Amino acid sequence: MQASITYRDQPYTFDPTQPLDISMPLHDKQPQPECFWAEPVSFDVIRVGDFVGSVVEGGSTNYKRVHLTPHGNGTHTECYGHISADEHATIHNCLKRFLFVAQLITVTPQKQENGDEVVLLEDVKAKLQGIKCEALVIRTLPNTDEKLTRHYSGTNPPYLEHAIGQYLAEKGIQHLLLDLPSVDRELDEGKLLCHHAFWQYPKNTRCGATITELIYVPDQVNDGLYLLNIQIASLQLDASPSKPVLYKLSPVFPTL
Ligand SMILES: N[C@@H](CC(=O)c1ccccc1NC=O)C(=O)O
Repeated sequence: MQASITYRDQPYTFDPTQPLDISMPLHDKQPQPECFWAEPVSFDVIRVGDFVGSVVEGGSTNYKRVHLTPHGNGTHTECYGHISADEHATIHNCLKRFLFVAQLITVTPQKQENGDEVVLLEDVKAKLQGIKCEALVIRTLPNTDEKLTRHYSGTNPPYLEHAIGQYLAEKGIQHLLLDLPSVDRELDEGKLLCHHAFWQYPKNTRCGATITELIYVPDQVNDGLYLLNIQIASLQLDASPSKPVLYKLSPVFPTL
């Protein structure tokens, strides 16, 4: 199957039957990623009177409650409501488009004098030279499937140099996705400098901009240009578990 889009006067084709899922599955009682001291995801069987919401236990249907912390369990997408007191700043209100042209890049965080591992602006800039896109997907190295189960809490995970937030805002990139728990340092006295710079909050807030954290981009997916579909639950909350999916974009050149 082939579909086409035109972005900045350039036609591209993509195959809707070939999605590249860059979200992490959420399990109950199985190894899974965790950050910011979140409890593990759990699914509880709902019991009301004689009813049991588990077919395994003899019930007619599965009917379970999910215990989940969006910022701490798996892939999630957040809006500026993460750092604002405005109760209307929810992911449901802020994210109104779901398809974007995205560039996937791969970078290695660099060890700093204080021991922190930081993705540097110069490395991101070098990879985005001459590229125009609506969304940026950052894969960090090393990229092992250990990212699917890693417990980050208290480990001071890698993060982004906060100037990257300003650079992406100036470049007009609306959506930032990365495979780390946060764009900012785990403990930073509540400064969240990269979050503030990316959203230009509070002076010139980019209300439609989002940050998606804890994605996982398998090695088989090459750096390049993709159509990105971000799917969320319509939560009136600053963040939602999410499912970002990529489709490879192939430029169509006129035949002479
Ligand atoms: N670094 C912040 C904490 C923080 O960023 C945070 C805390 C709980 C849940 C998510 C957080 N940040 C996610 O990007 C601080 O030290 O206050």
